[in-house]
Amino acid sequence: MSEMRLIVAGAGGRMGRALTRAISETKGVVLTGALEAPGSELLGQDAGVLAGLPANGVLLSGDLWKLSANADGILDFTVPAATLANVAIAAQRGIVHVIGTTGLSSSDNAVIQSVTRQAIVVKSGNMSLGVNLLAALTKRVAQSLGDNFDIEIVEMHHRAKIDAPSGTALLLGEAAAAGRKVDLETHSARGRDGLTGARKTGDIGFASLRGGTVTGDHSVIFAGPYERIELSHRAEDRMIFAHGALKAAMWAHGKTPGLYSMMDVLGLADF
Ligand SMILES: NC(=O)C1=CN([C@@H]2O[C@H](COP(=O)(O)OP(=O)(O)OC[C@H]3O[C@@H](n4cnc5c(N)ncnc54)[C@H](OP(=O)(O)O)[C@@H]3O)[C@@H](O)[C@H]2O)C=CC1
Ligand SMILES: O=C(O)C1=N[C@H](C(=O)O)C[C@H](O)C1
Repeated sequence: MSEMRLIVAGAGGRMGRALTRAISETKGVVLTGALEAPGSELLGQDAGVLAGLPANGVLLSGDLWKLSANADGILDFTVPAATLANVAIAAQRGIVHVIGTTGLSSSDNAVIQSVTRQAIVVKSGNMSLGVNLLAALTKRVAQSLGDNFDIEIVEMHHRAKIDAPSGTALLLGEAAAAGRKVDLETHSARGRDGLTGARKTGDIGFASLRGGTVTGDHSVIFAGPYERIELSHRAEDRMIFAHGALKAAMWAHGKTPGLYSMMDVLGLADF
């Protein structure tokens, strides 16, 4: 079978550069395009050089319509506005769209959901094996414990991260809510400050820390009467997300249109 031709969106960013490196070391995929924001000062630069590799002749472009004429998929770790623009083009072209971008609003998610009648989308707030396994474990533990165990989700990321709570924290919150068979939107406590009153039974709490160069730390704490269970994951290198995104792209290639998650890719959906 021929190699899967991939575009990296946000090719000048932290994840974009990691994705370019991951593609260069993975059999069965090839970098065919590198997308950056129209007007970015990086346009025209070589994607390989930006990623710390030898030049590969793929120059950063701001035109996804043009790039996608010769591609099978796009790996998108950018910002919500860019991802929404990209999903429409990917759907029209019928190519796989792997979405790692976080900070998407409910209306952004509704737009993405609406195009998946014709688009093949794999979307996850975290593409690593470890975090998806943590989500499966979180669901199981939440199922087993009553709501006399309070669930709190704590995350820490590097100082440049622009959204909170992290996509991963929300993914873990969804897993806990699914375990308890409740709706996360109506059972969340976010951004406590000041005279908050006592904790509400059944809420799932979120706390976000930012600083330094932390790649991504997440803990789910089940705090009960006189005992506490903590499940944690520490990401040590962005390459875990990049390799997960490649796995997702290759898994989705040839699938029927729909919205898939990393749990589907990893076979953890029924865990
Ligand atoms: N799901 C997962 O496993 C993971 C998800 N993420 C998420 O991925 C996203 C990116 O993270 P990170 O790489 O650290 O962020 P960066 O800010 O380093 O990278 C984002 C890149 O996207 C570019 N960009 C902005 N607008 C457009 C556009 N219209 N078209 C193409 N590119 C554009 C930015 O350019 P400019 O700087 O010029 O604006 C920048 O180069 C975040 O939402 C993060 O939370 C991160 C890691 C793992
Ligand atoms: O912005 C990041 O860096 C990360 N973002 C994702 C998130 O919001 O959870 C995944 C990972 O933790 C790194």
